[in-house]
Amino acid sequence: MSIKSVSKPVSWSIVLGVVFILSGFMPPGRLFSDPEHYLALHTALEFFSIAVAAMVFALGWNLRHTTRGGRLVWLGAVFLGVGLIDFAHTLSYAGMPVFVTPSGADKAIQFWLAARLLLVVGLLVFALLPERRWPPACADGVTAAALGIALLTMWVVLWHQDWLPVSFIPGEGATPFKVGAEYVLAALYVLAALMLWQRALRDRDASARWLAAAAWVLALAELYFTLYVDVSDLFNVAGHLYKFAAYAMIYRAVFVSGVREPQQALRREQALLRALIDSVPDLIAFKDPQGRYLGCNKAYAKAYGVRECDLVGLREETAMRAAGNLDGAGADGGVVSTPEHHEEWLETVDGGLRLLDTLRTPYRDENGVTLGEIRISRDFTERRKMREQIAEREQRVMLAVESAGLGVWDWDLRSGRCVFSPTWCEMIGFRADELPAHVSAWEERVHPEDWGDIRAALEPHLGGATDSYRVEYRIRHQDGHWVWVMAAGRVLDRDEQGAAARVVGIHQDISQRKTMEESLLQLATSDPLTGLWNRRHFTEMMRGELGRVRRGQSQAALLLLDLDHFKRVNDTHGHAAGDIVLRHFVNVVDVQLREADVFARMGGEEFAVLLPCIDALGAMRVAERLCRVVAASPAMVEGQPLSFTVSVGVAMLHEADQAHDEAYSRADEALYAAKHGGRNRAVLARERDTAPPSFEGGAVSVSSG
Ligand SMILES: Nc1nc2c(ncn2[C@@H]2O[C@H](COP(=O)(O)OP(=O)(O)OP(=O)(O)O)[C@@H](O)[C@H]2O)c(=O)[nH]1
Repeated sequence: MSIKSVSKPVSWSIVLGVVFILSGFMPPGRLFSDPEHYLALHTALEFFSIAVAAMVFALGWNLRHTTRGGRLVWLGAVFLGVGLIDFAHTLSYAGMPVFVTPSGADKAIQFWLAARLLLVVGLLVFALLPERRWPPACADGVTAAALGIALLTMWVVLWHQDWLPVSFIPGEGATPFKVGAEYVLAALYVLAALMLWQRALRDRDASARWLAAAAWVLALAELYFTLYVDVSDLFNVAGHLYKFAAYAMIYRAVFVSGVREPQQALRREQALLRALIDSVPDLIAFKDPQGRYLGCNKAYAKAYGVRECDLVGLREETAMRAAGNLDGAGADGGVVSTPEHHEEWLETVDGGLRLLDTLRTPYRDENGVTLGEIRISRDFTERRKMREQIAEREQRVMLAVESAGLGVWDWDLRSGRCVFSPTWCEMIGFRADELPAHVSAWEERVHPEDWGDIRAALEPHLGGATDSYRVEYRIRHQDGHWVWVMAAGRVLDRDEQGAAARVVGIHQDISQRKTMEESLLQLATSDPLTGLWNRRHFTEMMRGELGRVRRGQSQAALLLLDLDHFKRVNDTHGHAAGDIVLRHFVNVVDVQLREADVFARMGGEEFAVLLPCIDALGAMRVAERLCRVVAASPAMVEGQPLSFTVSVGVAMLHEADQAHDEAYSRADEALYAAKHGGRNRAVLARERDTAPPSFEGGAVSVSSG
C-alpha cells in the first residue's frame, strides 16, 4: 500500500472537515430564489449516488462466487436498498411531481433518514464481517432482505406516513426529531468511519480507507442537515454536496481500489508469468478444455516453427497443418484428465531431431473444474546421448574387469540389493542366475573368522573416514572349500544425511597368492628336514615369551637338547641314517610336549624347546623325561634298532633378562655341563652364585660348569 493511497482519503477527510467547520460561520442563506430551481441540482446529485449504489450492487452480485464475495454481496445488498430508497427520496423532494402521494420536505426526509440509517448499519456490519465466500442461499437471502427493507420503507412512507413522527415544518425548518435523528446518524457514521479505518489498518486494505473517509464525510453531511431551515438553503445544498463527495469516495473505494487495482495487479502478474515462461528453455503450451491452443511460449513456437498468434484457438493438428509442420502434429484429442508423461521425437524446423520428455497435465479452478491442459516438453536429446555414452563406457569397463578375472559387486545398502557379476559368482562355483541378488548371498558365505577384518575395513569407509575399502578374506565355495578373495570398493552414493547408500567394487580370487605366501612363510619359519620351527622363528617366539615373563604374566623355561655322539651315528651308518635318527628323535620328543610348547631345530643335531607356564622343577621333570624316553626309543636304521641318547640344558627365562639370548646362554652352559657330566642327562642352569642341580637317570646331579 503506497503512502499516496494512505494519505489521499485522510487529506480529503481533513479538507472537508475544515470546510465544514468554516461553513458553520456562514449565515444560512438561500442559494436559489425559488426551491424549484434547486431541483435539477438535487436530482443530479441524488442520481449520482443512486448510480453508484446500483454499480456497487452489480459488482457485489457478480463477485459473490469469489473468496471476498461475502462482504461484497453484503455491501451490494445494502446499496441496493439504499439506492432504491434514495430514488424514492429524489422523487419525493419538494417541488417534484406527485410520487404516489404528493411530494414534500417531510416525505423526502423520511426516505432520507431511512436510507441513511440503512447505509450506516450496513457499513458498521461491513467493518466487522470476515472475508469469506458465502453460500449462494445466503447471498440471495441478504439481497432479498435489502430489497424487502426498501419496499417496506416505501410502503410505510407512501401509505402510512401518519405512523411516522413529523420531521419538517415549512417555514420553521427541521423538527427536533429530525435534528436528533441526524445527530444520531452522524454519531453512527463517525463510529463506522473509525471501525472501517481500524479494519483498513488491520487488513492493509486501501478500499476500506476510502470507505472510512466516505463514512466520515457522510457524518459531516448529516450535521449539515441539522442546520438547514429551508430545503434549498446553503446547508441543505452543502449536505447534498458532501453526500456526493462521500459517494465519489465509495466509487473510488469499490471500483478503483476494488476493481482497477486488482486488475492492474493481475496484468502485472500476467506480464511476469509471460516473461517467466518465455525465459524457460522448455517447450510450453496451454490449451482450453476442448484442446484448442490458448497460447505457448517462445521456445515452443520456435521449435515448431509457428507463431503463437497463429496457434490460438486452433487444435493441435489443425494448427500444425496450417503451419506446414505435419511432423509436429499430435492427435487432435481433448485434454488429459490426469498428468501424463511420454517421450516423443520432434523434427525441428532446421531439420534436427530432438527427443522430448513431455508432461501433459490438466489445470483446474478452485472447484476442480478443468480449465484446460498445460503441456511442458523438455528436450533431453543431449542427456539421453550422454546416458547412452555412459552406459557404453560402463559396459566396456565391465568387460575389461571381467576379462581380467575380476568379479564386480554393486550393493544398495538401503534395500540390501546386491548385484554380483557372472565372474563373481563363478569364483565361488555358481552360475550368475544361481545366487540371489541380495547381500545375504555374500554374507552367509564369508568365513566367520574374517568378519573382524571385513568390519575393520568396511565400517570406516561407509562412515566416510577412508577413501576406499579393501580387505582380504575367505569365502566359501559351492563345494565347501574356502576361496581367498581380495575385495576393494568405494561408496558411490550417499543420502542427504551423508549415510552410504550404494557401494560398488571388485572381487579378485587370491587363493594362489595366499597358498604361495603360506608356503613361503613355512619355508622361512621351518626346518625342511624335520618340519620343526627353525631358529629364526624360535627366536621370535622366545622374544614374545620373554616379554610376558618380564611383565610378570608367566614363567617359562628353555630346554636346549643335543644328541649325544651323533657324529658316530653318521660315521658308522652314514649321513642318511643320521637323518633318520634325527627325524625319529623329533617324533619321540614331539609326543611328549604340550600344544603350547614350541619345539625347534636350532641347527645340526641341536634342538630347543620353549616351555611356557612352567617353573624350574617342572621344566627339569620334562627335560629328564625326554632324556629317559629318547634313551628308551631306538631308531630303526636298515632294519636294526639304533639306540641313542640326548643331553639337555635347562634355563628359566628371568624377569631381569634384557634379551632372549641371555636365557639361551644359560641353557647352553647347562647343556655343556650335561655333556661334561657324562651325557644322557638334564642340567638346570645355575642361578647366580648357585651351583645348578643335575639329574641323571631321574636323580638330581650338579653340573661341573
Ligand atoms: N645326518 C646328519 N648329520 C648331521 C646333520 N647336522 C649335523 N650333523 C652331524 O652331527 C654331528 C655332530 O657332531 P659333534 O658336533 O662332533 O657332536 P657329537 O658327535 O654329537 O658329540 P657330542 O655332541 O659331544 O655328544 C656331525 O657329524 C654333523 O655332521 C644333519 O642334518 N644330518
